[in-house]
Amino acid sequence: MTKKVLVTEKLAQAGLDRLAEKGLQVDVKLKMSTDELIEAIPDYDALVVRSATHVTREVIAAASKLRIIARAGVGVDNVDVEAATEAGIIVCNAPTSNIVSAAEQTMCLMLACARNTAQANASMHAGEWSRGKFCGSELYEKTLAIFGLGRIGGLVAERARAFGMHLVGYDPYCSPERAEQLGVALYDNMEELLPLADFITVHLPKTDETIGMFGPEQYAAMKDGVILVNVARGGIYNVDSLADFLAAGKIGAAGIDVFEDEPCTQSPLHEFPNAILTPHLGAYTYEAQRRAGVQIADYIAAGLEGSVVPTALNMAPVPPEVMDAVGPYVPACQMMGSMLAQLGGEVPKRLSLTASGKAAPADATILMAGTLQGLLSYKNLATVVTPVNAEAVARRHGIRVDTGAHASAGAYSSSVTVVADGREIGCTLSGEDQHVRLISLLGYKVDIAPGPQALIFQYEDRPGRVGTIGSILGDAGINITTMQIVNDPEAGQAIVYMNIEGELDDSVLAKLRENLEDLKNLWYVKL
Ligand SMILES: NC(=O)C1=CN([C@@H]2O[C@H](COP(=O)(O)OP(=O)(O)OC[C@H]3O[C@@H](n4cnc5c(N)ncnc54)[C@H](O)[C@@H]3O)[C@@H](O)[C@H]2O)C=CC1
Ligand SMILES: O=C(O)CCC(=O)C(=O)O
Repeated sequence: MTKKVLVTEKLAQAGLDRLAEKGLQVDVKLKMSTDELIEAIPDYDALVVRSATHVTREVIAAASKLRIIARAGVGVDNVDVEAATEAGIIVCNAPTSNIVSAAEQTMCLMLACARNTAQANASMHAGEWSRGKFCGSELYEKTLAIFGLGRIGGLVAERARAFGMHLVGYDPYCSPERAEQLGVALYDNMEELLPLADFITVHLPKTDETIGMFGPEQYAAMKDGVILVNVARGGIYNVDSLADFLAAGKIGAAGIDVFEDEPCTQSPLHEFPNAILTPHLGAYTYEAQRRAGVQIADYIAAGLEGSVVPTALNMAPVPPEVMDAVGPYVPACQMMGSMLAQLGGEVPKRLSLTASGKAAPADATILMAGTLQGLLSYKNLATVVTPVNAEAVARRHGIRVDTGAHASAGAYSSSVTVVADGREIGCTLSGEDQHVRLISLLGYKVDIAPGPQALIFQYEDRPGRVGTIGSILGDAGINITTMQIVNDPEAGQAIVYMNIEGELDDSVLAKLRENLEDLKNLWYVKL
């Protein structure tokens, strides 16, 4: 069935096109209220948001099919990542898509504040030619304090260096080596740094630590006439007291792109001409929008296929070379999980997975998640099992899971074997298309490409059995497309695996059971 993606905020056309190219149905519904989102979300497999949609715990609770939430940008403070993780929903972003745009917007606001650009423009539009009141200051040889030396802070440092600025910074999580590379003198407490700066810019995530990080005490400690910029998140500067310090002339100007409550049409800053305000434009460039759209479209497709999403925030990153080796095994593991569910009765107490050969360096969490997904979905016990919640789901269902690796896969270049309470299935991938082939089944060596429907017989090996099966199926209009018989002479047992076509009903299964003496097991498996 076609997977559905809900896009609740404006996404670049290139991103929408990419989602469609991936065979996904895309519905763009802008400006939804939280209630409308809660009503709509059960229909969707993926959700794309930017910063305005609040993906709350309530939204996530209603999202019964949702596998992935993609933030077309950097900050995910509008998504309840903890609730998503508990629900097995991948949360990812496009962390490098808009960082250049955000860094350039920072430089733009610094320059606009330093040179009174917005005020001069307004004066010109009012028909004036007034120069005296718009005398500005240079960035050259001024000190810029950067709070947060991550991706955007780093790009701002590079750009500010080109302007000949002296750089100081505060970021307790930044290594001295990185600071040195960026040409930033790193301080380990902000009090020491505040009096040094002519300009201050913040490039911090919105967290409990950073909200309200700048208030009256910090403003008072700053240099007279300091220029403040915020292209990160509203609330990092306390805006009420910022307005007081602007009014007093202690703060020379402020360039503010982000607000605590957006959209923001009124704030204590709105009355100050030297507060240069922009409506969250940091990432709003054609280039960044395009990058964010295309990147998250690729991540959504990967997440919905069960592959690893490189920018997932709630699962361990998997290096691309490991992903190349194991990614194609994810659907194979889902298939094996589903088959194990159909071969066994109860949910297994123990599930072991071994990746061998080239699949051995795998992050087995991905493969185990795929297996659990197949197993539990078949039993209708969980629709959403991803690497994000695989272990938690297994624990919840009382399944002990373990994974192992073997350097050699014997005759194959790679293989994965799964054992559920003693029932074992192994598979490999073959050919350029990486088709799944079963290589072991319940202890028998097989070599078969599983189709959508199969009959598996286990019985005492005696002549004439296959003839009986063939005529019962033939009478019922069931076509056998491939078949393999493997016997175990020591045990006197044989296993027969048949891919079949046609509608098989219970009466045919009953007839097979009646007519095959010493039948140990007969399974009708749908994959
Ligand atoms: N205005 C806009 O349109 C945009 C805004 N943003 C915002 O910019 C923020 C920064 O983005 P990136 O640089 O890509 O993030 P990043 O994760 O690369 O960097 C954040 C830095 O902040 C540091 N940090 C965290 N807590 C801190 C604390 N309490 N004190 C000092 N440093 C701390 C981290 O160590 C890290 O180096 C994002 O979280 C996002 O909210 C991002 C893109 C566009
Ligand atoms: O999507 C947007 O325009 C907001 C960008 C932003 O704030 C972010 O990426 O964190």
